[in-house]
Amino acid sequence: MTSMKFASLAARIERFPIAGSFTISRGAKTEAVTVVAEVSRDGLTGRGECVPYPRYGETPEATLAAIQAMQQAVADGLTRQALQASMLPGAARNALDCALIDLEAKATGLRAWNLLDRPVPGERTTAYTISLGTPEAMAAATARAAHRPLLKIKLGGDGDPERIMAVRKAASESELIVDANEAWTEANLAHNLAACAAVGVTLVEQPLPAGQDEALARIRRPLAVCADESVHDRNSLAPLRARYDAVNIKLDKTGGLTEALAMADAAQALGFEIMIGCMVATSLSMAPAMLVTPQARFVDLDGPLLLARDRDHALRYDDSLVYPPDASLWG
Ligand SMILES: CC(C)C[C@H](N)C(=O)N[C@H](CCOc1cc(O)cc2c1C(=O)N[C@@H]2C)C(=O)O
Ligand SMILES: [Mg+2]
Repeated sequence: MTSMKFASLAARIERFPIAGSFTISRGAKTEAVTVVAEVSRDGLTGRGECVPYPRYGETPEATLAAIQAMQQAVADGLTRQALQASMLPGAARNALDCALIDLEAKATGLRAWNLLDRPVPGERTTAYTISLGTPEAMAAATARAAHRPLLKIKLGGDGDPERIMAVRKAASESELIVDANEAWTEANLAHNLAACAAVGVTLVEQPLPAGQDEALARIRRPLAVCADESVHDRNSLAPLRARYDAVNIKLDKTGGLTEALAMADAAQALGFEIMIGCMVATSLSMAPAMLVTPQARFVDLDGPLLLARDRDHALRYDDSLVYPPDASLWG
């Protein structure tokens, strides 16, 4: 284990405009609000980025303060292993965990996947997200993206069967996955699932609100159902096995790449399919998530594709193909 003595920590909020806007069942966004942690030692700096999620009570200011509160611990030599027990899972620990891995990679001259003894990631097809809107608006946005092999369609409750039919007409060749972001109810669950199955949707993400999703264990699921808001880290996996076929792993939920990789191993052992997901964020958030892609059936790392501008040394995207990061970005 590399000693972290005499390290320093800096953190700040950084905002990136979204090209247009992005809408899900909980509302619309026009910018990505990220918090960046930088750990420096011996002239080297490791960086990590996170996105605080109001759904879990996180704000940019509180996340920044939580990272800054670790300053003394970092100066005293906090290791990545010790970090896991020092902070709760969530966005703040994610930024710090990824910054410590980036610094360790720079200090050892190893790429992050070699450092962590994981498979070398290759290029993968990412989902491309279609914002929630009227069936007509979603069909128009889908038509513009119909050349992409995998589309993630945001749904929102009333009128979802009409939305998904309109989308399918606009993209007959693409694989479709949908994300209801907790907007369905027990009353419309069977009808909405049937509408998705009828047009060949492969997977539905988080149809029911977290904590109110027991009905998923009682019905015959006509297509794969994936937990997002219901699942956080390894501890939340086992009770979900009867309700879900897949889990969406996001580093902002797990509190970093260290737990995300452990969670991916545990999820596979329990028989879940894996989606590696993201928030609206820059390439610096996507780069560590690329280490989970070798285990993932679905890669949902399109955050930067929705931004008006990304960071320097951004990940390479060729349409929907996303490539592993260059060391100049991360790891
Ligand atoms: C660019 C997409 C959003 C990335 C991904 N394909 C995706 O669908 N992720 C969503 C996460 C939704 O992101 C939200 C939701 C929200 O209510 C508030 C925010 C964000 C976000 O990224 N920033 C703000 C805080 C998913 O899988 O559910
Ligand atoms: Mg989701």
